[in-house]
Amino acid sequence: MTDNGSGATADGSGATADGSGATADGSGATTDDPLLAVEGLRTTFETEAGDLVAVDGIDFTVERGETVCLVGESGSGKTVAVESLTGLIDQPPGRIEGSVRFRGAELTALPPKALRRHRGASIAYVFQNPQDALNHCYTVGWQLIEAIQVHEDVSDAAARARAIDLLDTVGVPDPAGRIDEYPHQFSGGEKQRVMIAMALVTEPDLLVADEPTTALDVTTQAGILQLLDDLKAEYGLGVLFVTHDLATVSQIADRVVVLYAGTVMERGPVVDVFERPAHPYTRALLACLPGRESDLDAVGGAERGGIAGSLPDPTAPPDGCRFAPRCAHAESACSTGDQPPEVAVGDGHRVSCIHYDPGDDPSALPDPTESAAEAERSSVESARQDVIGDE
Ligand SMILES: Nc1ncnc2c1ncn2[C@@H]1O[C@H](COP(=O)(O)OP(=O)(O)OP(=O)(O)O)[C@@H](O)[C@H]1O
Ligand code: NI
Repeated sequence: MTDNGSGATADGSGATADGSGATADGSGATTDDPLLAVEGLRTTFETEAGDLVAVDGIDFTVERGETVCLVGESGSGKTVAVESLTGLIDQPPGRIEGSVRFRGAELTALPPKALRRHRGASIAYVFQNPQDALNHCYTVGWQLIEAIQVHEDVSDAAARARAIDLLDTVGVPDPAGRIDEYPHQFSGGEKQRVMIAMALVTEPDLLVADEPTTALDVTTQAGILQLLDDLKAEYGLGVLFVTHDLATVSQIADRVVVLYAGTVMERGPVVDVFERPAHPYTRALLACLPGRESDLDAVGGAERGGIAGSLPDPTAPPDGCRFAPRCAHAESACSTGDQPPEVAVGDGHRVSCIHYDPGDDPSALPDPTESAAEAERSSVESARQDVIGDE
């Protein structure tokens, strides 16, 4: 939901009187700014084993009316990334560096109290487990009404009407009848709908959902994804959606950011990334999807049920590309220096892999079976040379 995005400028037009780009509230924000812009986000935890870099300098944006999915295996830093956005990580033990701008205003510069207020009003979270977030001792209506009255000064009757309205918005059948029921009288999918209704109380502009459908069966999942999509369209919400499941990504994302070991491997419009995945990690993830098993041979390193090997130790990440130790395409150059800079392989489609130059066709990655055969041939050749040399 949006307040027309007008908060940034005095007249709500997004234009500034003197054309300087400066704004009335001095924040420097304009309506041209993305809803959310994350730059160089780095989150470190001090642990007994040393500094654990959970998120290592990632950038991404979320625009109004679009769904961006952060996807990656368990432990890749998805949750830490979204919790770092709005002060859900305690500092210390965490340390957050980088820039997080919401409608152009820098959130990391705000004192914690102001940050929490911001989070409440404009950014809402939907967590994985509605059980943990709903209180089983109170009716659903009581909890919604309380949330509404914390947010705004309205009568009990008005709050109740709004609560029924919200339950209706999120697709709870017979909301006027169900409002006085307890959470245990709701199914898993309905509870998640109630959680989304709670998130909508503050009329947020950005909805952050961390694996909100993982605990649900496939049909119920599809209903929740459809609801988020409808809310996005109806209210122009930005949605930042965290999942480890590419099938979910294909259903809901406009754009996808592929994370591995706290770094971005690849990003782009969902259709491009699914049809022409560039990074060997993305290819391997996709090849694990049902119906894409035929890709398995071409990928190497991936097998049904997952990618062989495991994530690197986050307190001692490898040099070069974080994925190189598990990558069927890795060469010695992949294991030196830093994570390669991202290069563009399509419109908004970028990959962090030394095998690509800007503008390359994402399908041009050398076939690992071919490069393995090539390596075999050249080692046989050099062995032969050695033998000949000895004669
Ligand atoms: N409070 C913390 N203290 C120390 N390390 C942490 C803390 N929170 C997360 N981590 C570490 O940060 C890394 C990223 O964890 P994160 O929970 O963000 O992964 P994820 O991608 O969300 O995984 P999942 O799919 O399992 O939810 C992991 O190595 C995790 O152990
Ligand atoms: Ni997580």
